[in-house]
Amino acid sequence: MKVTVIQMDVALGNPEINRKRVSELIGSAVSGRGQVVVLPEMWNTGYALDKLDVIADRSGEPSTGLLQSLAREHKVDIIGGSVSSNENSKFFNRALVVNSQGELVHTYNKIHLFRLMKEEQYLHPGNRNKPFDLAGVKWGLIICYDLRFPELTRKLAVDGAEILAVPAEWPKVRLHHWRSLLIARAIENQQYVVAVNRVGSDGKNVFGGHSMVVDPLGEVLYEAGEQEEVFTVDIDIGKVAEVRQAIPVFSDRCPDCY
Ligand SMILES: O=C(O)CCC(=O)C(=O)O
Repeated sequence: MKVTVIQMDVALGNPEINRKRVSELIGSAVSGRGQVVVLPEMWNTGYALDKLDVIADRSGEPSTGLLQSLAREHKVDIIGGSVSSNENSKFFNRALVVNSQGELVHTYNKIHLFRLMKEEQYLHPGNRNKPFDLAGVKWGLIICYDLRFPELTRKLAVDGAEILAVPAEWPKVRLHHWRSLLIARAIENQQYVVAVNRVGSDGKNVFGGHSMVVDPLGEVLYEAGEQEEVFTVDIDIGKVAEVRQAIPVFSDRCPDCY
């Protein structure tokens, strides 16, 4: 399976520019190559949280419709990172996943809201997260700060996830945590990790890029720099079962003992 990561800048508070950019990037980078494409966190608005009542999606639109038509047009599955979405005046940081037939196959509202960027003052947290099927593979998806809560990723792996997608707007100042935690989640759960960070700045934070794909042994298969970049990595999903058989962490764990 080929996974294409779109590491992009996000125009603060300007969903029109961001939708245009996402359309261009998906169109030019992946047209006709039959891949899973992954976008970063909050790519429609960035962290313009005080303007969400005007600029956020309403019930996932127009972002869902846009991703559905791009998926159909380019015949790609899209893990559409996350968008700010207004549900009856409650705002969520919501992940959207559409398959190549244009069907919305998964949504997830970010559970752990990040106080350092005031998310908890503007957004409502999600309260559930389950794996989903895409391109014949079982995926888990967490958003940015969720990465610091290993019990969430472990539960997704126990429930069957073989690959973890991590859309993010992770500040450059904590890149060391980003890299270390992504590699740790891959090693401890013996799964691929596909992590997509944005680049650029929103005036308050500089975002670090370094999107990466990590294999189930914790080897970094590709790591981007700190500029916009689109890259594709070949994933051998059979390696998940191989590693889980070689080091049987999932049979040896003892949740009742701790
Ligand atoms: O945990 C971190 O250091 C970054 C988290 C973050 O930026 C977010 O969740 O948006």
